[in-house]
Amino acid sequence: MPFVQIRRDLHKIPELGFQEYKTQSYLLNYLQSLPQDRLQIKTWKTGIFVKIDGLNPQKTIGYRTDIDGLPIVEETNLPFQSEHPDNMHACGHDVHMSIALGLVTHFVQNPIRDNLLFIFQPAEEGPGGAEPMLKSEIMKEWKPDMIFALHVAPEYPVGSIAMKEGLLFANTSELFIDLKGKGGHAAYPHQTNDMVVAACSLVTQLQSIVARNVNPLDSAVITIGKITGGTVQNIIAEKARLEGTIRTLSAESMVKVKKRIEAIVKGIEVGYECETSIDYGSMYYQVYNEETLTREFMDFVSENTEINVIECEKAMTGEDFGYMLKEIPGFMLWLGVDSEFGLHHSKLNPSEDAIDTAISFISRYIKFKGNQS
Ligand SMILES: CC(=O)N[C@@H](CCC[C@H](N)C(=O)O)C(=O)O
Repeated sequence: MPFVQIRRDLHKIPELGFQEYKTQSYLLNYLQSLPQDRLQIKTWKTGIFVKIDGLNPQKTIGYRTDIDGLPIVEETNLPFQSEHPDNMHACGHDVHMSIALGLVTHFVQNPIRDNLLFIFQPAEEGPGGAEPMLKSEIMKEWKPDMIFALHVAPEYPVGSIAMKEGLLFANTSELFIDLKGKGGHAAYPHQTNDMVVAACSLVTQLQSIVARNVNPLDSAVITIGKITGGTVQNIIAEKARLEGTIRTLSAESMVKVKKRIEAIVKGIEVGYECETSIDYGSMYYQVYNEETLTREFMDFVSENTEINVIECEKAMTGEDFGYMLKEIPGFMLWLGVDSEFGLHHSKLNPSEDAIDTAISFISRYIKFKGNQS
């Protein structure tokens, strides 16, 4: 099972967005070991575009995988655990890459009528590689007529996929808030403006936005994933920083949520006599599955493979693949990998059986689609 071994090799070397140097080099070594007669390989930053020339091309089918890891300390105790102590492939991009390499290998050996474009995209977890890759000269030259991608889904069993037509994933925006007050001695709070207290109050107030300002029939999430502040236990903190993410199903709610965040932060500024600043970091466009291609894919997989096709709900996950789907018709699907621990968990352990399963049913679909007029 070479693609399982490939997944394990990649699992050992998770790298953060736009730092995927070892990953890129591993992928290139593998791609260069394949027969080169129909293969064109171009690097873009730490990503790679791979084109397989069709026999008599009428169109180009695109397939995208992400390649970055997350800043999580792995706790799986697997024999192929991450060798980068602070990073982990905790979102399954190692599985995504090995499936993509399996597909490239298959179609290098079994070319079809149409061209195929495989995109190995950096920085999906942030700050976002899809949008700049889409705008690159290589993409302009090799732009596919349709595109699709998958994401591992720990909650579904191997042998199943889940997807839906239309909106699948939310609009996202990162959120960074800095607070600066007056530090001082822990025993003299009246002479200071304590930014730990301000930050705690702010986190609590932010939660009221989803509860009180967003239409209950719409959906939004504000998650603060990290708080830093202060220096030592007996000094009142001069600075604090909140790092989080906003998710909304509609673009209008994103605007509204941001307005409310700004108002609440202003209130903190006045109430705690401090300076504040807000930075929204990177934003991802929603993932919207084009209806006709999605339905055709779901029907093809149900009728021609053993895969169980589940019609799922939309999720508040973000994916910068949404930018590609904004420009190019296509879809994204969840691939069942059956892990007790979920995405972004230090014990995520996707079943490797999903790798060959995915290579098999996706290559069948690409063969069908790549011979269709
Ligand atoms: C599939 C997945 O888990 N994607 C990430 C994307 C994060 C984008 C950005 N860094 C943010 O946090 O807004 C997710 O957390 O959904």
